[in-house]
Amino acid sequence: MAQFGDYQNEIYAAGLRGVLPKLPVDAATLEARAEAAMPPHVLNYVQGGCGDEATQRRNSTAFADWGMVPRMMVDTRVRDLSIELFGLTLPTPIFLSPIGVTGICTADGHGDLAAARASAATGVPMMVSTLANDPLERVAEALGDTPGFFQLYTPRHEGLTESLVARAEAAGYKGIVVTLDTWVTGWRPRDLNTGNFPQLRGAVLANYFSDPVFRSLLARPPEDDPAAAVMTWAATFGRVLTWDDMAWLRSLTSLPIILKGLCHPDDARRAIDAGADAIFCSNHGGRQANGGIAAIDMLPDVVAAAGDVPVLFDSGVRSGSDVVKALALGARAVGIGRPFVYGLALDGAEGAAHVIKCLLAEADLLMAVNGYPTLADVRAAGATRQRR
Ligand SMILES: Cc1cc2nc3c(=O)[nH]c(=O)nc-3n(C[C@H](O)[C@H](O)[C@H](O)COP(=O)(O)O)c2cc1C
Ligand SMILES: O=C(O)C(=O)c1ccccc1
Repeated sequence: MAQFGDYQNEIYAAGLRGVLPKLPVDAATLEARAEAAMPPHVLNYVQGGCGDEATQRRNSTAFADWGMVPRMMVDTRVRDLSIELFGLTLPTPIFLSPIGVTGICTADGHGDLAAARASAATGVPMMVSTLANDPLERVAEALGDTPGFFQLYTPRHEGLTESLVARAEAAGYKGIVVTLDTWVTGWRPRDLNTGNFPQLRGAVLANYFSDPVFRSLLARPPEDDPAAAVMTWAATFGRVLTWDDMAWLRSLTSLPIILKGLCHPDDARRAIDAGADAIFCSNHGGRQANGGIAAIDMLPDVVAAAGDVPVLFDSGVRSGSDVVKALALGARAVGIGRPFVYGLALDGAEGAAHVIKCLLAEADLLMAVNGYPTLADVRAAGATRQRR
């Protein structure tokens, strides 16, 4: 039976033939490669974060404060990494987090389709951002049978929100991820110092420009007057959501609703009371607010508050052992952000798929060595806080 860890054998076997992996297998070397190769404005947008990026750094380094204890004399020849989510059986416990500029991360400007192809090739679901260079319908086609989730940036215009959600439903997405922490952009010195905000340059707005309701707000079509269309986008972008809006959001769709950006246990409880189907514990990779606690350190309390409701997690995941630690701390599934974007920028769909395969191989081999044949064993083993 094929196991995710077999990717390691493939790499060593290729090495015997003198063929090295096209991209590095670890996040740090991969990021260094991306730094050398990506256009500076795209690199800065992807790599950068809020303020002096202390929270962003802490997101990844905090994983070192958690440790796992191996168990021996357990038969782990076969590992099962599959999960159940909203009635779906997914082959792995990871997914691609929504990234609003995947579209401009490949030279052809179709990075969203390339990411979707990587998702389809690996069976790892993709969360598709509202901010994309290709309309959500085309991305859904590229996903094929692999589940996609539509990430909603809730516009101020209710009719536009309804239209985006209806389009996502019609295109076959399996859930709506409502991002709560980004109605306004956090203070990002790298982008500010270079005066660069891709959306205002007209990038990644295909879901708006293709939307009948958005088009009805314009005096002239985006094809004839792109600058005015961008200004209308900026004016309609970010609705401030409060708990009072949950009933309205719930009324828009029968798909599962996942609330992204919840880090406080009281917010998790409130979300569940208001009808959310899953909690997505994330601090947006430290891009929105600086000065915050590392996301992984907030996960255990959110999991405890959520009870049986699934908790998804991202922010700072850089390795297979980070994935396993987040699962040990109670996440149902773990989102991959910047690392897959670097793979995509360096080698398109294949590069992104390579990053995914490396993360899964490392997670799988860790489970093999540590005596955890299933994710239930990972969860039961847990992770413990340790001193540095
Ligand atoms: C370049 C970039 C664009 C992003 N765009 C979105 C987005 O459109 N919607 C969203 O909900 N989150 C967005 N995020 C946040 C990610 O979904 C995820 O929470 C974050 O990348 C996790 O942090 P990490 O990449 O450091 O692990 C973006 C992140 C990056 C790096
Ligand atoms: O770059 C981001 O993290 C992001 O998701 C975003 C999207 C729109 C406005 C501001 C930030």
